[in-house]
Amino acid sequence: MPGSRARVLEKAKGLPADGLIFDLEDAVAPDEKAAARTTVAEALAAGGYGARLRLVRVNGLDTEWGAADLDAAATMACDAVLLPKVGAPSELDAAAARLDAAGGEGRALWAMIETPQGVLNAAAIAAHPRLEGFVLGTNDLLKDLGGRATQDRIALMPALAMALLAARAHGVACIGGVYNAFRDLDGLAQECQQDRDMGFDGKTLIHPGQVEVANSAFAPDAAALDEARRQIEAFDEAVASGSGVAVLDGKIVENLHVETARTLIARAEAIAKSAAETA
Ligand SMILES: CC(C)(COP(=O)(O)OP(=O)(O)OC[C@H]1O[C@@H](n2cnc3c(N)ncnc32)[C@H](O)[C@@H]1OP(=O)(O)O)[C@@H](O)C(=O)NCCC(=O)NCCSC(=O)C[C@H](O)C(=O)O
Ligand SMILES: [Mg+2]
Repeated sequence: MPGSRARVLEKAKGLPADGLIFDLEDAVAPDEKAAARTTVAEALAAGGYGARLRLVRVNGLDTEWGAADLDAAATMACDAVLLPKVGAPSELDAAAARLDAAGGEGRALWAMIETPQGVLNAAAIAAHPRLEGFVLGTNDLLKDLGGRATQDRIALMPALAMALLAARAHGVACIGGVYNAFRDLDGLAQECQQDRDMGFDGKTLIHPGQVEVANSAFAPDAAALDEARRQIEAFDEAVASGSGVAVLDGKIVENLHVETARTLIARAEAIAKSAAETA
């Protein structure tokens, strides 16, 4: 959400999104940067965002706005600060030090992975002790790669996979990039499906009209939940009869499949809980 648009920040209180990004960076024009800082701080202080994760995206410390953004974000009522165009863990050290000095001691960080350097250093960035999640910046990535925006996103695939591998290796969240054609819901659905199939935890969105499509793509469907429950049942029965492997619908079920099934059920329960809390 552009941090400069108070109406949009208000609107978000009624959206079934799991997280919100209060943007001070690219969605805000240069002459609105200072005012946006105040608008975001006031909106967060007023509250009303329920259980939604609140991230404030600041400008980079290498810009004229970055230091003031971090100083302001240090005491905002948010859950974490999202740093743009992160290229190396040293940038997280610098941001963390600035936040700590401004009263935001220990504040969690998220990183936009959206430059070739960030992708190549993704594992070291993910390992940073303050880092809790990645957001893929596919527009900036495509720009830096010199690639073309095709529906299969072939130009982006190596970067998406590397960011995801790094996030998984270090146990941090990994959220897919935005879909720019915000009125094209079929295109969005295809891209959400691709992100979901790859393993991303969710999708960043730019317009309220996109939320429902993303929620239905990332929420486990009824058939998958049914299969997960039956896999657990079949495996428990197999273990009770002394076997380490069950067979369900002609496919083997081992303890690793049970782990995946339990994760799926936990995800569905978390979504239901979050939906109840954000309703
Ligand atoms: C794309 C938009 C400029 C469209 O805005 P608008 O013309 O206002 O759209 P609508 O009239 O259809 O809006 C309908 C209602 O929804 C509210 N609204 C609009 N956008 C949002 C939003 N993002 N969050 C919450 N609510 C929103 C409007 O207020 C209308 O409500 P109402 O007032 O009740 O009528 C606009 O959607 C927009 O600016 N989107 C966000 C753009 C953005 O954030 N860009 C930066 C992030 S993407 C990025 O940075 C990429 C990344 O870094 C990379 O490299 O890839
Ligand atoms: Mg970007």
